Amino acid sequence: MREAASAGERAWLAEFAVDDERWRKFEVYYERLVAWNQQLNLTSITERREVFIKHFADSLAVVRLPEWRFVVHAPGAGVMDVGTGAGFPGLPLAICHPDIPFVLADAQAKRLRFLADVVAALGLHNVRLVHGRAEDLARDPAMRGRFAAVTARAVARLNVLLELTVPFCRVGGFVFAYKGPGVEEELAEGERAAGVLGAKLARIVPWELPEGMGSRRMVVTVQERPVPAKYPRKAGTPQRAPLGTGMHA
Ligand SMILES: C[S@@+](CC[C@H](N)C(=O)[O-])C[C@H]1O[C@@H](n2cnc3c(N)ncnc32)[C@H](O)[C@@H]1O
Repeated sequence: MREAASAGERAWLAEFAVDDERWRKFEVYYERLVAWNQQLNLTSITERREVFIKHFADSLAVVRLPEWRFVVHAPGAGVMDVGTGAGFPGLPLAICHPDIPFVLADAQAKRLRFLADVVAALGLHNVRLVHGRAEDLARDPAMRGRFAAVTARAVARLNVLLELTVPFCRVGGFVFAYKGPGVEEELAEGERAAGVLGAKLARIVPWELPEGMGSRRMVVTVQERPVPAKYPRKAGTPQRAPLGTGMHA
């Protein structure tokens, strides 16, 4: 393992108050990601600076939002990360919030094998890994309507994504969808989908990654009412007949 990060490197995550212990955890996460990536196709981003900025700093961006404070302070709060892949954004957030329970869910077992290795190496006790499709997992009473926040990055178009995420959210909780500038074009359908699901698009927050590595948008959705029992529809239907497009029954 590298001994000490330079001040320049520490600046990548500085605004998230990452102390020495957490920095070491990010170092281990990075090393395992690159090592496992030789066997599994986890990410196309492997250069150290890019991983720290485009994966780690990007994942932590939600911490800046006032809505996240609600998550941190909600009693018995928990966070569900849908389609976590190699752990983004859920695992960087779990490293920085050891007191909040996180569930990282993905449909691909191989990604969860990687995550199990990293979680053990980091000694994290606040992370549970769940294998399955969101459409099925959201039917489990232990997960449906339970979480103070649901996160997702690069999983689906906004209207589809909302059907995969909103059912995990408790009333009054938030869905944080990590998106790029192109999301503007998804908003009208997303707004209609949110309405069907008892949720509302609250706001879109733009931000810039450090070192000019790109523009991002966070779509913040608030859960206003319980999700109607018929959602999510069975696995595959949200993608085939997306809400908000006139294609769904
Ligand atoms: C492009 S990857 C993004 C991974 C990670 N969130 C990131 O930003 O790097 C999309 C991930 O979502 C998962 N996924 C897609 N649809 C899903 C569903 N319906 N239920 C659970 N996981 C799903 C895939 O298996 C894949 O790991």
